[in-house]
Amino acid sequence: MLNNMEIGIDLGTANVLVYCKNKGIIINEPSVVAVDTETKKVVAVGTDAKLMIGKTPEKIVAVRPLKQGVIADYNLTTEMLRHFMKKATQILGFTFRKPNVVVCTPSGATSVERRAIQDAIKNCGAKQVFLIEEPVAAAIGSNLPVDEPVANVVVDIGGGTTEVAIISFGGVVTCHSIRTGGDKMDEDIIQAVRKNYNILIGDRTAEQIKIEIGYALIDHEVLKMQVRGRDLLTGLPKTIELNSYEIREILKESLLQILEAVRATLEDCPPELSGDIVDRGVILTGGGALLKGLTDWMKDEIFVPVHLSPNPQEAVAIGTGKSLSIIKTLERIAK
Ligand SMILES: Nc1ncnc2c1ncn2[C@@H]1O[C@H](COP(=O)(O)OP(=O)(O)OP(=O)(O)O)[C@@H](O)[C@H]1O
Repeated sequence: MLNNMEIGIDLGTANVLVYCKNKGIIINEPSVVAVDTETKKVVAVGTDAKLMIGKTPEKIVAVRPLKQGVIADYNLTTEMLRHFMKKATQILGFTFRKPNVVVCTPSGATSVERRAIQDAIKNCGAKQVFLIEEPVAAAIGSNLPVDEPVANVVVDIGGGTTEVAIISFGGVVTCHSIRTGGDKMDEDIIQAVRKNYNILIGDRTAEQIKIEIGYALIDHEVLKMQVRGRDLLTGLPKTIELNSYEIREILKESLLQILEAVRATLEDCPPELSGDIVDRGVILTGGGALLKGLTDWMKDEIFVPVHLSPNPQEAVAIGTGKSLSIIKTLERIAK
């Protein structure tokens, strides 16, 4: 049985979440580490480090150790994990007893990296460490009956990747993973604002634009937003107004890539499970699932019901934490 000595970690490209049964999500912070380039020391992790992005003296750089669903910097990833493990054990008061940990690693992590993450967490004071695949965790966290022989379709739109999977009887039947997610949308917004207005905006501003006035490819009442950046011609700060129609156009390419991955996965579905999908539909999870109009747009494109997970951004972490209680029935959990 799961008890509060067992925690789940969603090691995401954009955010790290730690879940503990009875307590819920105890940590939800950006996957960012600030490093002093002179001393090579880590000076801040998570929220504190993200606040430093683009605002620090040159010798302090804010780094995202995971990019596009893969570990870009292994040492910083383990430093970050160590920090969050320490914080979690402090919050939960596990001073003497070691917790069991289930961790959801990025889809693109190699077996060597997975093993390394396992070792790093063990070195941080875990008793046992289990790994779980992201779509399976997302499905469990969205309350889908993953251990029954029915098709559960999950579309997890994260920062670095989008994973589309059909899960049945505790295992992944078919899965497509693409390196398109929220980060790509932010990058496309930065490039388009630069090209169309000669204004340079930062990552955080691009993300705010996407969240506030970003829309999937559907009709809607126009939204407007004042945005500040640096004029590339004069070098001076400048404010411009952007609207949701132009942002919708910028997001189009990423959205069509996500749709393509969904279609490809549904096409791979064994015929016996196809009927389930018509009835039960598809669940959207991950922070990217919160894009305005996404559920309706996808419904119109794939002609099956599309639902938003009850906790899109937390589903993977919740599923990771809860998976220990059904660990024996999940074939895909590997020690
Ligand atoms: N309301 C919103 N509208 C659109 N996008 C959003 C919204 N809220 C968050 N996001 C985006 O969701 C992404 C982060 O999602 P999530 O936390 O699920 O990623 P992750 O699990 O860390 O990434 P990955 O699964 O690639 O490892 C970011 O790109 C963020 O900008």
